[in-house]
Amino acid sequence: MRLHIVFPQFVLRLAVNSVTELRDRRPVPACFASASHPRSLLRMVLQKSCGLCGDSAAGVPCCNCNEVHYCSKDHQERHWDCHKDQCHPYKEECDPERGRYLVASRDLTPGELLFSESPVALGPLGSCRLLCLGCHEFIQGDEFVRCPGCWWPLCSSGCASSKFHVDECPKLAQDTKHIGQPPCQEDTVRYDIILSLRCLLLKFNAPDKWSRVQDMASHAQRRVDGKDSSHITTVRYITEVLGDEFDEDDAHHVHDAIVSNCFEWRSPSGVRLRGVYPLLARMNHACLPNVTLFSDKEGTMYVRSAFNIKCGEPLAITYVGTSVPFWDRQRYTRDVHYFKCDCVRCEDPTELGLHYSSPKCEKCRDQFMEPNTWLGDTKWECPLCGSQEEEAVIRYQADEWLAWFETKDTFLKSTRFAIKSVMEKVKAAFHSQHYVWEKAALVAVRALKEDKSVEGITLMRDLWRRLLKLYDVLEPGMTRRRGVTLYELGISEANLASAEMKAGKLTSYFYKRHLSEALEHLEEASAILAQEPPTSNERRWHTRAVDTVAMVRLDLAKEEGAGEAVAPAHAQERNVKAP
Ligand SMILES: C[S@@+](CC[C@H](N)C(=O)[O-])C[C@H]1O[C@@H](n2cnc3c(N)ncnc32)[C@H](O)[C@@H]1O
Repeated sequence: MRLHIVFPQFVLRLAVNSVTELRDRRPVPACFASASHPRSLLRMVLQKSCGLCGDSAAGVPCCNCNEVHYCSKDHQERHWDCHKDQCHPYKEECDPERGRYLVASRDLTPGELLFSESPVALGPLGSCRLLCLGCHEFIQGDEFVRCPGCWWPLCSSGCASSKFHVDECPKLAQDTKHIGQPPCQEDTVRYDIILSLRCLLLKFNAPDKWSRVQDMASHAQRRVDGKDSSHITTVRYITEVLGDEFDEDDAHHVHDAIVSNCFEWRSPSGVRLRGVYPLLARMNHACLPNVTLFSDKEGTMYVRSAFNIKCGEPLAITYVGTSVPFWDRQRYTRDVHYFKCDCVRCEDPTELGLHYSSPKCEKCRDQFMEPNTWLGDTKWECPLCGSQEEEAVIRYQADEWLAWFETKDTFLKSTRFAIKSVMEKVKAAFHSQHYVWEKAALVAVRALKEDKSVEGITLMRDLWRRLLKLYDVLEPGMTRRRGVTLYELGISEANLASAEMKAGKLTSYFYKRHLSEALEHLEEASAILAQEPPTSNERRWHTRAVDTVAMVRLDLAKEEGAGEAVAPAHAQERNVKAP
């Protein structure tokens, strides 16, 4: 999911309840400062005035959010009815390097819902194939309808009056020479203007939402200084062709605020769109995120803690995705967001012990190279013998492997013996948790789906086990990635137990034991996937996990009734202890 933002709703909401509204401006670094910064809560919090009566508060904080203080326990309790709707487990902080960001305002446990947010504006990605501006579905075929008002492609003339299109239509219609309208059924960057235009129209149609867009971080000046042609072209098109009521500074701000802050969201039919979520976008980036995002079919985002987070710790999401090698993560945060990522994962040359991007040293066996600089002329160096390799070479080698996996024969037409041998080769060239290994393993498990032999299922189970070990570090806790992996692992364990039992390779005791292990994984998967909102496409994972848990429980119960048996010799060979 690509990223971005929020506005301090809590600032306003907390203030209205009791205390006189005060205006404050916290100093915000230039690139983060935009038009307006209401900071009404701040003084109340800093001076610790009572949230109920406004008197000096002697340090009785709300024990949930820790943000509002009271002069007495009694006032704290009396204010709860009023405060509970605004009380939330995060607060905003700010520093010169990172701008504003959210931190936990109390200790958080895994899976807690921190907040949910609907987009203030939604629109197509900057570059996409023909898409209807009314319903956001892809347009099929070359014979498509054009909006009678603005000549943009629609899927039917009915979509001309959709809520998404109706306000923008007269503005788009200003382009009477049809410079901006996509001409044909091909991927086009012309959709880049749409979300900017929709945000700019908020100024006239929804001033409250507009002020939140204005308050979002923007690097517009840097884009202009860097002569970013796509940024400059979009802004010129909006201000010079679509209407002079659009202020040029607003257009610069909005276009970059979208790049720096919007989140990608997939509609129920699978179309990738982007949305502006001002609160969500207040979260900074880390390559080891501690919060995780879910979305429903209306585009509302749900933000949950992935694991235990201590009070005061920054809440971080990933802007890039966790399965991206070091150099691409660094390049993305530098080129798009203008910062050097110094999260725990990037600062550790072993990437948390995974060596996720490191090649093996060709001289020293089983030694992994480490990056010796950040970006640009990065060289990778063996910590043992000091030999060096250019990043470009390392990248090229990895890309060659990835391209090889894409060829149909490598996995898809291969037998499990061939798949096993490819996996061995990958392991010989890279660390067993390197991203090339991960990609290979993910293609291999897909290719093995049809193989119902004990050996095939065993290989599948082993790959899922190792993927789980990888994701335990890359995306720990209650993340979708772990949920789905646990589900797949649980299924292959249960299938393997049944296949081995059928083949007479297991006693009842070990059959039950293996089923119980599978059940444990499936139950954890089910608990994680239960976080998927009921109306989301991803909820189907949870339904499947629940069904599979029920099936395995049934198998287990049936076997319980069937009585005990003795562990076979081969089980003892595999070092499994009999009871
Ligand atoms: C979505 S906004 C996050 C909120 C932003 N800090 C603000 O003040 O509104 C993204 C911007 O925050 C900054 N940022 C995010 N994560 C960062 C990090 N780990 N270190 C430094 N700056 C970061 C970058 O300027 C980035 O373009």
